[in-house]
Amino acid sequence: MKVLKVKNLNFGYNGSQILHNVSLEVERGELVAILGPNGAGKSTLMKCLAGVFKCKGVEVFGKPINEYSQEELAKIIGYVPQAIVPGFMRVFDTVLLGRRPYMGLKPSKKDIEAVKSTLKMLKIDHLALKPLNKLSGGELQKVNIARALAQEPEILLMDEPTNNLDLRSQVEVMKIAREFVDSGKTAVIIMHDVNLALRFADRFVFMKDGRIIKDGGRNVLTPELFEEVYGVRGIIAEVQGVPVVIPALED
Ligand SMILES: Nc1ncnc2c1ncn2[C@@H]1O[C@H](COP(=O)(O)OP(=O)(O)OP(=O)(O)O)[C@@H](O)[C@H]1O
Repeated sequence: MKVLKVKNLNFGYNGSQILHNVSLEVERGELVAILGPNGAGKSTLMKCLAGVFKCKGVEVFGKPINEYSQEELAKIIGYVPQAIVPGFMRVFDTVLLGRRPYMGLKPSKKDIEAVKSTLKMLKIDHLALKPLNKLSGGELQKVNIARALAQEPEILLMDEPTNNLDLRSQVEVMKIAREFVDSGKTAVIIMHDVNLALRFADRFVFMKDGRIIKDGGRNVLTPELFEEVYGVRGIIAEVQGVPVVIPALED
């Protein structure tokens, strides 16, 4: 079943076009990694998928995204943007914001439990009462992810969620995304770490200059593709059945 569909999407800012004829279909149960160099248009595409920008040509569960109310969409899509501004709000209250689409005036027992279990899952329950502006970059990133997961969405869209995280936390976040997807849901994740993506994702969408250059499984990765997308030739090896890419150094 197609949960997300983008057809011939063109989008830009202030008259300058960024996305060129982008088409993408995402099935239920897929973990899709979007990869590509800085400025390729990855975040812009994700904002179109998340409904941050009102774009024509984006469908969620077969319905144009612009026909959903904000509240309806918030129950379906959990979006983790690249950065949140850390204010004085505490971790618990920030994650509780993810429950907003379900809440009346006051949070229910279920809302409180959802926040508690999400904090525990991300191993940040000990930070519950800390204000955001007293967290490390990695802790803040986890709060950002927890808020989206507390929304109990069908689709998780994350923009570089492993940024700022140490190796252990990177693996934890990717495992959480994997479990989310294996429970029949769907995730699209922007990543710069190709090897982390290769370890956890099912599908790889490579973007450059606002276009999708390649879209497919692990088999799409070749030294030529690496060169075309990043301008650096890649050496591809295999470790424990998973391809690993290292950049070739010029001499
Ligand atoms: N709000 C905006 N207004 C004008 N131009 C923008 C805006 N946001 C992004 N851009 C431009 O759109 C292009 C694509 O940016 P985008 O953030 O989508 O790239 P990206 O692939 O996510 O990059 P990165 O890997 O560096 O995060 C860039 O040239 C950027 O300068």
